[in-house]
Amino acid sequence: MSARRKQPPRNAKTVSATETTIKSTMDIQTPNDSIFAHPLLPTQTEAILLSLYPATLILGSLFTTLSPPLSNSTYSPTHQSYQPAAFAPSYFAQKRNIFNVYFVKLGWLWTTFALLVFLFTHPAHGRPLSLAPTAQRLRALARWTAATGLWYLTTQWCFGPALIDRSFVLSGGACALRAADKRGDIEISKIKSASSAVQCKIAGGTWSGGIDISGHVFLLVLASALLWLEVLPVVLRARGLREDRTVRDDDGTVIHAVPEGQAEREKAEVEVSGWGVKFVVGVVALMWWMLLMTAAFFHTWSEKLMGLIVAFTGVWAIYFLPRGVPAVRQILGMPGL
Ligand SMILES: CCCCCCCC/C=C\CCCCCCCC(=O)SCCNC(=O)CCNC(=O)[C@H](O)C(C)(C)COP(=O)(O)O
Ligand SMILES: Nc1ncnc2c1ncn2[C@@H]1O[C@H](COP(=O)(O)O)[C@@H](OP(=O)(O)O)[C@H]1O
Repeated sequence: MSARRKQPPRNAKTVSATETTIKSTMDIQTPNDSIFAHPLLPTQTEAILLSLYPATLILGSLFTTLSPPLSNSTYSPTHQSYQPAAFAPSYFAQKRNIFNVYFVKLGWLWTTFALLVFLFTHPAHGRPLSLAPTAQRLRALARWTAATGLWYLTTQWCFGPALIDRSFVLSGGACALRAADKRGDIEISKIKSASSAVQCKIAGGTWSGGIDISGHVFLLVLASALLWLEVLPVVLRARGLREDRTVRDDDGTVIHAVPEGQAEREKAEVEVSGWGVKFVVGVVALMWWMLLMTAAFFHTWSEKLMGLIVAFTGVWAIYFLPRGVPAVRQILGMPGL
């Protein structure tokens, strides 16, 4: 990384390869008063983009709260959707809408695919279309692994039921017999022993009574933030804009850095790599739209807020903690460096 500073004098500080395993030279930066200069906090641009998430949840929730009833269909907390579904207030208020079934429900697959396309087509990570395991690609894959672990533990499996299912039971929820099935041939023992929403659905019960953290909000926020936080530094730099990210060095100094010669390289190759970035932007845009639809038509306020908080905690641990803690930075690195 080349030495660049916001202000003279030129007093470049070399961060050793062992500290970052990315050969780098960083400038000493006088820490300024702005909270955006704190290594553990987002930069101004990042803060604006992150604030779109709570704003989207508020906008979607207000839309449903304030708009007059749009149809004969009403929201059923038991079904977690508008019933009858055929009269739902919007196509996007139906669980079977095509974007839900093939995009959000396969959201991690789309995220993984979009990230791989970006990593292997953009020159910031190595020669486009070569499969060379460069340091930049390996570190991005380390961040993806951490995010995938969090997604998996939260929504799929956590040494038994996923965290979402565990918190649902801890908050008083359980698999209950549906009123209509009281006399049916439903296996009551299977319902009683169901410890996850999926098991409960298969057993024919209703997963009710607890706080059901929104898996959609969690996945859409974590996945879209992962994608744009990977792309943002690279795109800003290719357009000649300044990176403001700061990091804390081993000795506690707050510094910031720009990779050497990459801006020029990226400008030269931006045409080749442009479609990789565009694909990521398309996936992130659709994720934002689906987040708005989830906010408008599904879940309670608290369930959406909890989904946001869990996702933000993960984003902070993977993208902001490494800036302030060199040992974590050594493993996860930072996008664009
Ligand atoms: C750092 C800690 C490590 C801990 C290790 C934990 C164990 C992890 C082990 C293995 C994980 C391997 C996973 C690899 C996957 C890689 C490729 C893919 O992405 S395939 C996944 C395709 N599936 C999806 O995209 C599903 C996404 N959908 C959902 O998660 C849910 O449907 C939902 C949360 C969106 C909604 O939930 P629902 O209950 O309402 O349907
Ligand atoms: N934007 C959206 N479009 C369609 N369905 C959505 C949705 N957001 C949430 N849902 C549905 O609402 C239920 C709760 O979602 P979650 O807890 O993941 O946020 C899920 O139902 P199913 O599990 O019956 O598919 C999910 O499919």
